[in-house]
Amino acid sequence: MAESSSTIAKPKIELGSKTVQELLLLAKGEQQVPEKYIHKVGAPDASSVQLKNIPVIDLGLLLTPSSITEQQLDNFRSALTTWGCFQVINHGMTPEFLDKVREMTKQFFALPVEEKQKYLREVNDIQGYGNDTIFSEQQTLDWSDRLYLSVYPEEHRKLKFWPQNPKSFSETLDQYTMKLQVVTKTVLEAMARSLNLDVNCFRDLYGEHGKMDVRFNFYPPCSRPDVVLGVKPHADATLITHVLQDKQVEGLQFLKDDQWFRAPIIPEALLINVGDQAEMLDCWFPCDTQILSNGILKSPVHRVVINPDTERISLAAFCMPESDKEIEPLESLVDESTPRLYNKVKNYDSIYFEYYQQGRRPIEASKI
Ligand SMILES: O=C(O)CCC(=O)C(=O)O
Ligand SMILES: [Fe+2]
Repeated sequence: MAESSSTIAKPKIELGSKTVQELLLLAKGEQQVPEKYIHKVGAPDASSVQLKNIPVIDLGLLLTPSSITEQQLDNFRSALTTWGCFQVINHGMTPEFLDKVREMTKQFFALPVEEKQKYLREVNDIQGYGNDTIFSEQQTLDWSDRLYLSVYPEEHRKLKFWPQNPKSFSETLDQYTMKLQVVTKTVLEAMARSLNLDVNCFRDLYGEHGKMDVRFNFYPPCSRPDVVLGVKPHADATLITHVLQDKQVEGLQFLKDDQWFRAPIIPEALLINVGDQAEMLDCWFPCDTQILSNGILKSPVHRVVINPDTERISLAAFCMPESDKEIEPLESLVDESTPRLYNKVKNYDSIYFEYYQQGRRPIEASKI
């Protein structure tokens, strides 16, 4: 999920709580999981969750619309409308480069506690290293540590939180996110084209100065994967999110037709999921085949489960509209038979995080 770097609501209770890695060091092998991480309702029960092959999309094909076949376009449309997520291959980054990004993520979290603490998130800031922001005593905490950085627009960067160790961290992150900007624009254009919309409608919202934040996630193993979650069920506050998954360890699960399924690992792919801001946008667009009140694009609910023996990393890159852009329907497309479903929203990500911690979907708050 994307958190807002500038406008986040002030947490009532902050910091003071240890990262999961620190807790584990202090516990010295003791198996007891602290109470505040235990889900009494909605525990993962991950044992029977099936693996499902979510659609794989060749970005090279989307880049050359003239040569794309109707079947390939259908495949993409179905990924957007029935799944809300897909794995992108042929995105212009080599497997070696993706491995380098994964490796530096692992190296950062493997640093000694004191070294990582140099980048510690400050009170009421979202950027930096730490664990879940704590909003209330009742909150069940995520079994994960993270490093959250704003990357675009560049003036949002707080370089004091960009690790100096490993040495190539900043340069590699810069290269990775620059390449992701290109992927983002291609995907946003292709999304519009596949839905027969103005090709620039999503891209213009992202704008020249589209906002991209990244979150490096680290999920330590836990002896009780049946009661903890790495990330609680949520949909992202974004237009789209790119997830670079761990190459070996699964954990990401999506809810589809009321059932959880495991997202497979494709080491050379980026997993992309549609965020709430795209779902809100599209719900007003007319479509021959669907009742509009259901929206066309899906922003899928997902969660992360924990492995009992092995740590897992991931890197999520959240692409959001420029902060001053209002998300609203194209007026010309709203009429009596296709009424508005959501209010206009602006800076959606700023309300998002508090809802997340309460286990609520912020998109519901925007409904008319
Ligand atoms: O760890 C993952 O695979 C996904 C993380 C995620 O959903 C998020 O950071 O919003
Ligand atoms: Fe997410």
